[in-house]
Amino acid sequence: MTTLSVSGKLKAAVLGAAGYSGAELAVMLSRHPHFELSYAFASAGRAAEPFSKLYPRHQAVVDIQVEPWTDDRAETLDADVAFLALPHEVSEAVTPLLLAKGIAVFDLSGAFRLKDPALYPKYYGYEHLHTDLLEQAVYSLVEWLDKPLPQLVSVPGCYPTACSLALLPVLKAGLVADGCIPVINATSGVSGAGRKAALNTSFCEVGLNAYGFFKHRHRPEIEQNLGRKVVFTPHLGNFKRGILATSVVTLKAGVTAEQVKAAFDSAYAGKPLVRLVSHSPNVADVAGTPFCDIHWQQDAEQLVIVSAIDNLLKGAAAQALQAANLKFGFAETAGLFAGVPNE
Ligand SMILES: NC(=O)C1=CN([C@@H]2O[C@H](COP(=O)(O)OP(=O)(O)OC[C@H]3O[C@@H](n4cnc5c(N)ncnc54)[C@H](OP(=O)(O)O)[C@@H]3O)[C@@H](O)[C@H]2O)C=CC1
Ligand SMILES: CC(=O)N[C@@H](CCC(=O)OP(=O)(O)O)C(=O)O
Repeated sequence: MTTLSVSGKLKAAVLGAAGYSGAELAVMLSRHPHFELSYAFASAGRAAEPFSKLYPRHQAVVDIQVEPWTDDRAETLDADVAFLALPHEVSEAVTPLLLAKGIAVFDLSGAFRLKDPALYPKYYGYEHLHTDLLEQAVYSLVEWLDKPLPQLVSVPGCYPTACSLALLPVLKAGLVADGCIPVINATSGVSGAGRKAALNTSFCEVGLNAYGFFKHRHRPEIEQNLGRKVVFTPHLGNFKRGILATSVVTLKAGVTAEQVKAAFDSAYAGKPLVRLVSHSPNVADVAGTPFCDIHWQQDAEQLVIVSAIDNLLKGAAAQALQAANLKFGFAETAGLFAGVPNE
């Protein structure tokens, strides 16, 4: 049941609001026409402090108090919707508490993305304890949704968003050769690793390197989306935000340029956040925006598709809010252009 705030808006809580993707949500929600930012939480280890103390560029704009989260807060939370920008295992533990209170949950972590629980120990390093919720959760790659969003919504990962949006049009149109294993190389900016300091993601340490060969947790997520095996190699680059993904497939013999164009055009007609562009996409053009830019080049049976997103926006916060807009019947893009990047 939804209970409107005095302003007539739905009441939203952000858990993990001190982190990069939670902060983006806090900023967008604070200016949203239909949601009100009613609560912002960080970990229990923090003292309460204003959001603008954590992100000074928002002083006098987003001054909500960021409170320490403890699970007993779920009992008294007067919210319609909660956005969880938390570590995976924390999300998994908090979600049932919020669902029990009738709150709609949009989880930005990987806690509910994979349908097969057996993949969690292998790719996430822990045993999933709420397999019933894996079944209930709907994965919200909005442009490809084929069912209504329930109370628990699992927001896609950043790399899977970039390459699934690129590859699904030609796969769904049946243009990709049987047995073809798409090869995906994708580079993320350092904000992809979150705000917490670590030596290997410290800005001065980062150049450009591949990592996570064959075992990255986004591999099974991408395979679940595409319905086939992939070779996925993530890279870390020395820029703050954005993902550039280059996806390569072999097409069926005789597939024409017109067929490929028709597949992309029909997949994304009327989809406001996917831009089919005639130039090679650049992270600089999507950073700070909720867009995914897609471009392709074909040489006979070889097809290279390049896609670019902001990992914190279309890859996380904006995609979560896009799904929430959809669930509650608001315009898909409502409030999505209100964020100011935390540069
Ligand atoms: N960064 C990205 O590009 C993307 C991230 N995601 C996912 O979103 C989630 C958040 O990522 P990101 O924003 O990068 O992470 P950050 O590390 O920047 O932020 C994590 C937030 O979670 C809070 N937190 C940590 N542990 C707890 C706890 N036990 N109880 C309550 N709060 C806690 C932290 O609080 P405190 O600051 O007090 O420690 C912080 O506010 C992750 O699951 C990530 O996988 C999804 C897509 C893209
Ligand atoms: C650069 C970097 O470290 N990126 C992260 C992925 C970003 C993220 O948080 O992943 P989700 O989309 O699954 O939430 C990583 O490779 O683990």
